[in-house]
Amino acid sequence: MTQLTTLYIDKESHKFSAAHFTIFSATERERLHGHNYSVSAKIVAPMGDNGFSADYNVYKNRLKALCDELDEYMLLAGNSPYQTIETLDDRYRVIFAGEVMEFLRCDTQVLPIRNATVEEFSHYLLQKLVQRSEGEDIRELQLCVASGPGQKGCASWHSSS
Ligand SMILES: Nc1nc2c(c(=O)[nH]1)N=C([C@H](O)[C@H](O)COP(=O)(O)OP(=O)(O)OP(=O)(O)O)CN2
Repeated sequence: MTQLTTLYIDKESHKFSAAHFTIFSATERERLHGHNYSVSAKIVAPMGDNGFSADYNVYKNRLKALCDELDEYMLLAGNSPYQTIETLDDRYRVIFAGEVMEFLRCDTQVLPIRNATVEEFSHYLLQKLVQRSEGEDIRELQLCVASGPGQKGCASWHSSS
């Protein structure tokens, strides 16, 4: 029977600083603010006869790259049911509950997520990690995003094979 093993990666360097606001309803949101988000992952893979499963340096590098891609941006939810985002020359114009906010495009990323929450960030980053791990014999991936100590959201993927 194939022996599976679980690798956990939870490194101090896997973090990104970002601004955001969480939308709670069609009329309520929190104020714009930021966090130092941290990212961790669990990888379940088969163990080979040489007592080795998956090179966790490969996954460390992938997680660091994913963090770097979001670091020092204003993160907007591009699929929110409650806000609209117009693309202007050098700015995004965000309309929420009658309010208008503008952000420089060079400072901002519009992500394919419904809300700027740890749970949506975890699903977004997990899908990218799954894509970048295609073709490798990974049985399960879990990726967690924490907005501060003691609060995080996690997303999981299981191999269909
Ligand atoms: N399910 C979720 N609920 C909330 C989220 C979220 O992402 N998913 N996010 C928020 C707010 O962004 C809020 O900023 C949370 O951060 P906060 O708790 O204020 O952060 P701190 O690091 O300051 O935590 P402290 O406990 O105050 O130290 C709300 N809900």
